[in-house]
Amino acid sequence: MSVRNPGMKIDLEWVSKVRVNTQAVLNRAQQIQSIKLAKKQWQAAWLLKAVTCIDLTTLGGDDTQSNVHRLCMKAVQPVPRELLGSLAMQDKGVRTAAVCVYPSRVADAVRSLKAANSNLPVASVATGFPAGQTPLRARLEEVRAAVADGASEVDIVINRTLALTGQWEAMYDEIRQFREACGDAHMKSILATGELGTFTNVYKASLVSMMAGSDFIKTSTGKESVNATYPVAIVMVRAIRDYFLHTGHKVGFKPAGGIRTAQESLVWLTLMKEELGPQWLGPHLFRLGASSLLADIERQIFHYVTGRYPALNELPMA
Ligand SMILES: O=C[C@H](O)COP(=O)(O)O
Repeated sequence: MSVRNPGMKIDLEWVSKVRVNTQAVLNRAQQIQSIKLAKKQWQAAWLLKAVTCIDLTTLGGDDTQSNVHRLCMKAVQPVPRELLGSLAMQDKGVRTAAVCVYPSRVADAVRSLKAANSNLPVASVATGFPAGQTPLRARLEEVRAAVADGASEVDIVINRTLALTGQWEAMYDEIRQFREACGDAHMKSILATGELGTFTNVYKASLVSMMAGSDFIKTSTGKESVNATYPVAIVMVRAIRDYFLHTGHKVGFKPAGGIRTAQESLVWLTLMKEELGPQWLGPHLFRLGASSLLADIERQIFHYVTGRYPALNELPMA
């Protein structure tokens, strides 16, 4: 991960001045989607880059020690060695950026990765994920417990009630407390943009989260009815750019929720490159939060290497 964002004192004047031009955002999102995507070996290289940016996620009520173990093994070796060998990438340490689980499953993930001799980061969602509607003391305790169990990244959810009622200072204070509870663990703030109503709220929530010291801002929990979208991403990455120009601190971006296809991962990488530049194109500043994206990326890499799509039994861990 990148150097941490220390945050800054809340600047309410900056927050109150925010206006977002909806039509300009929609146009830019369209434009990004119409950019020609890389083909052949360049596409394979971009897909491997996308793999290294995935927070491989399981967030189910039915998660157990064994499916978390399988997730961890997949994260450590996300693409079969033979396929990597055909791309001369077998020794390049291709792995996902992190695994992402519920707080109660952090210890399982840490144990599995340790047994596999891997230092892959474990990210935990926290603070009453996904709704965030639990008392503040419980949300803080959850962060501390996840970190004590070995999470080195914590994906907190912001308080949408405070955002929707314009209580930006109160939201800032909560996020600062979450950051303190994280200690050395890096903090990603989930805005749940599908519940924020307007692009202006999305921009303001992005800004306040960064002012409060978020290391990443993340679109969604994956549980809202609308999750990661390109227009919302344009608003968030522009806030990241403005914050960087104002403070010199680079904050990462994590789209999450509903990202399922290799093609979409290429569009997300294109968006990052076009809007924030190549510096933001690695796992230190870009993550894709996804539970099932990897399977399609693997299929496409298999197709590139062999010229055909795999039968179900050929990628059994996908
Ligand atoms: O943070 C990650 C998301 O919860 C994953 O959402 P997904 O299951 O739609 O890929």
